[in-house]
Amino acid sequence: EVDVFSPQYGIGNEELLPSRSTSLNISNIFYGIMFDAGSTGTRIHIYTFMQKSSAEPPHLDNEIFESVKPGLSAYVDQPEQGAETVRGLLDMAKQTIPSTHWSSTPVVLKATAGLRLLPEQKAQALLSEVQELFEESPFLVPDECVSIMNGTYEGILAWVTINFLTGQLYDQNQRTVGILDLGGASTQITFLPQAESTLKAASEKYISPFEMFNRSYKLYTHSYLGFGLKAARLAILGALGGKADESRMYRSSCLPPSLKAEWKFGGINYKYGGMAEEVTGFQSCYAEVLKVIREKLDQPAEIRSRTFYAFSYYYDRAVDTGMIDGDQGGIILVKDFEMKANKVCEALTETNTGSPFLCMDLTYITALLKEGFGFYDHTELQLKKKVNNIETSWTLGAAFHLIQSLRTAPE
Ligand SMILES: O=c1[nH]cnc2c1ncn2[C@@H]1O[C@H](COP(=O)(O)OP(=O)(O)O)[C@@H](O)[C@H]1O
Ligand SMILES: [Ca+2]
Repeated sequence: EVDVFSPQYGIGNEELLPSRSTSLNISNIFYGIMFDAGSTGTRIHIYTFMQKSSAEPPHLDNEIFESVKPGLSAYVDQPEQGAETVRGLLDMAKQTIPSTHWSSTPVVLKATAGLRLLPEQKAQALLSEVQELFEESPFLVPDECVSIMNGTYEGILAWVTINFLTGQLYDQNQRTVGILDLGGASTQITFLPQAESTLKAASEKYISPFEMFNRSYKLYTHSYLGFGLKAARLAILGALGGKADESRMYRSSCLPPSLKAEWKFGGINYKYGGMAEEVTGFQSCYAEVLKVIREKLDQPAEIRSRTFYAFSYYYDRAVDTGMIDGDQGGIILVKDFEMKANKVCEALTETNTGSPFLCMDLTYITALLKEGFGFYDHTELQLKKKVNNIETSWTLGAAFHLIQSLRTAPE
């Protein structure tokens, strides 16, 4: 559990800032509920904050986290059923937040790439059902409490989360870190440029002015829809874009030669399988993957000299293949992903891992980092699922942003 008084939390502690408040201040506890409607699952994050004085940013005390699968987008034609999955998680909030605080606790759901990819009407039907559910709940329902978040915010808010948790947002000598988020349907890269040339070279679309805790930032953030790990599988198989064909067999040299299977994504059943043994393996797989990546991504040179935290599927696949510890995370090099991809892909014809996409996923991650973003083989990545026991997710940044907007909103 998070220690409220540990130095890495809270803003008014001696280690991070000169202490302005005294220990006599009465702590003021409040809560925030943030739902992440991701493409592969829906998650609730219940945050407990403490406001020690109005001059300071709130102090994060604790997070309660729960998730369900599949994500809302899997209920594309059953919006009521989709909302039921949210209801189950919301009941948890009632059990954990004292009833005296319900009416002052905001509840918000933000959907990401799964819903961005659905036809607008279908996505709206799902969101309306959730909105109704929130309005019937005893919690505070802000304006636009249920929405599809754009990729720019997703990147910015994840950057806020990681830099808050690593203590960078209120450190005097700010040394912020960049973030790499690899979801099911989209992926984000975000960092605070230090070189003027980065700001000059980047398209204006990817430079976002942003304010947090009384500081202003100009972040570089770029979200790529369709480049999440699961969307990439479809792209590599040639099944993304155009009309989905449920009768066709999609084949790839990244899959076990004998494989014949079906996979449901975004409400559609895809049949897929491997190729002949001679054409299976890392070399041919890498070539296939490059076709969907090459020249599709922006490569700001500065990223090669900056520290990046990588989470979500970067983390999951590294754990699945024993590259890092599942609890602690760890530091790896970009080339470690390549070595692992090579090993897994070369063994495709011999072993049946029960995880047929592993070769494809690792090869995609390798190509995305090297050929996509332009990282070096020897670039180090910090892989984390949690920092100080809090999930590495855009949701905490979103909760801070929400609190800030509720406080400055005109009555
Ligand atoms: O709270 C979290 N902490 C850490 N990882 C998370 C959290 N929520 C989701 N993830 C990771 O995000 C990935 C799934 O992406 P998601 O379903 O959010 O797709 P999307 O971002 O493209 O909509 C998985 O690797 C999952 O482990
Ligand atoms: Ca996500």
